[in-house]
Amino acid sequence: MCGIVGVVSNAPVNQLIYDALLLLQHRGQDAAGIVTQLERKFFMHKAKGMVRDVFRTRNMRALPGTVGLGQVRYPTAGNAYSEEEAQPFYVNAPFGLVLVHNGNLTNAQALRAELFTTDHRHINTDSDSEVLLNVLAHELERATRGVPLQVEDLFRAVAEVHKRVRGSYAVIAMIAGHGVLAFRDPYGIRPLSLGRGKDGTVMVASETVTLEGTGHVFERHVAPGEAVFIDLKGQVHARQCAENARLFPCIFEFVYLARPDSVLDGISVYQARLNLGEALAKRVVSTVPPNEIDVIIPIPESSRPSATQLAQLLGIPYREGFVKNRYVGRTFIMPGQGVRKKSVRQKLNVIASEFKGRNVMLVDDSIVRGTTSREIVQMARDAGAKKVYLASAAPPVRFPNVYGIDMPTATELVAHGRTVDEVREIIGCDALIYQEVEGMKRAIGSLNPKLDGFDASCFDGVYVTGDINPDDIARINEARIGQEDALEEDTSRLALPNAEV
Ligand SMILES: O=P(O)(O)OC[C@H]1O[C@H](OP(=O)(O)OP(=O)(O)O)[C@H](O)[C@@H]1O
Ligand SMILES: NC(=O)CC[C@H](N)C(=O)O
Ligand SMILES: [Mg+2]
Repeated sequence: MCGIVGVVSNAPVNQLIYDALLLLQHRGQDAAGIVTQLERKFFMHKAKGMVRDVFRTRNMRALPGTVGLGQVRYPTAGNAYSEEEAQPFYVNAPFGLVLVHNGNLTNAQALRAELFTTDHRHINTDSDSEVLLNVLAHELERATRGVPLQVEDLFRAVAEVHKRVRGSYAVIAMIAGHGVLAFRDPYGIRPLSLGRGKDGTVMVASETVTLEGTGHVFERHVAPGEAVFIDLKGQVHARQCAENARLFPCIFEFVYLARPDSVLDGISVYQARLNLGEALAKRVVSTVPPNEIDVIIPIPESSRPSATQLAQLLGIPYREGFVKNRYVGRTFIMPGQGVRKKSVRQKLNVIASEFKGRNVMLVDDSIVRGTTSREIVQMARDAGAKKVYLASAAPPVRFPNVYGIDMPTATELVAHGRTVDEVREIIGCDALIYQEVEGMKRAIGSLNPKLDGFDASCFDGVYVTGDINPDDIARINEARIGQEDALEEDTSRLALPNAEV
């Protein structure tokens, strides 16, 4: 998952965008970038690494201007290694355009070919976001050729982007000399919200925590298929640009990706996780008698709200049995299985007294590859636990994700093609309790009846854009498997993404 932000202000925006990116760091740890604009000139700095490592004082000083964009990247297409694939991306025509993207295109390969043969545009990286930028540039060129830019032209261009581009995309683009354009795909798979500061600054960002944390008041979510243009005076123009827009946000945002203090599409992520804990309690009761559980222990960080609620409903003590090293990032969004595995041990350590001689129930938000669960179950046993039960606030992850979560191959998913008992055996716990798919959808969906549904493809195998076939998945898989292999070979990339600092 990437985090994106765009700002139009009357004051310099470099520090503001930096602060916003720090509030989005949980969405991408691999690369970061900022672009600002002063008198039609763009100033950009982007590199691999976490926000604090990428931007030094000298880089910040070289980002003047009162309008700008930023991005933190978690690669889901192209090359996780490539510095060039850090965002923002730039093209010089029409006007001068820069773009940041959160999501994943499912027809990037076909578009890349089409851009070259028909639109005569060259894409120089493997990134799908560069493809997206060039489609937008081409459509904007067609809408405005030879005449000054009108807001209507922007909306027409976005409508054409919706027709050509498949997959998930929350986008913020800056058009030199004009302003900032933000839009979401017609299913609203990836989140985007808009807020305003007291001084008239307008901010668009992936999560509401970014607005609040930088002193802006949340105004509204950008609707699926909608485009919002903020001109240089801070005036907001909006238009529904998709023919059949419907709201199907990614359910994994609520399970794991987003911060709990954010509200996405009218749903508090924290409340969603509490509700998941409540639904999980019913599942636990039917599997392990509560009087056989001495203590409930969350796997920090993301499972805490669900675990608290579970413990309260079952009337079992909630204890912190694992301490998290706050200097290790999120392991799931690290590229490469070797790095992820090593990082779990570096990240979590036990408080042995909470385990010794007890029947413990560990709670995690989700079990994907099983990397975390296998390690922590063993750690609990090593610390002297009598029985180790594991509960997951999400259902088994059985299907690849093609919309911007890095789980491209079914075979890497511990629950793919396995029964719950087979998974339990692999993880090594005494009982394994999963949430049910419908229970999960009800628990979160009940918080906003206006939703049309969810993209829950990694849980139910239903791809909301309707155009995903096994060939697409196989093709995406192939590209990503090559990547993972390359990462495994590189032993220099150890657990701490910013270790060299
Ligand atoms: O089954 P796996 O492949 O191990 O993936 C699932 C785990 O990864 C995530 O934790 P992560 O460390 O990324 O972040 P967190 O600190 O927010 O929980 C998630 O919360 C699970 O703990
Ligand atoms: N997680 C994301 O949103 C990734 C954006 C884009 N697909 C990339 O890989 O850079
Ligand atoms: Mg976790």
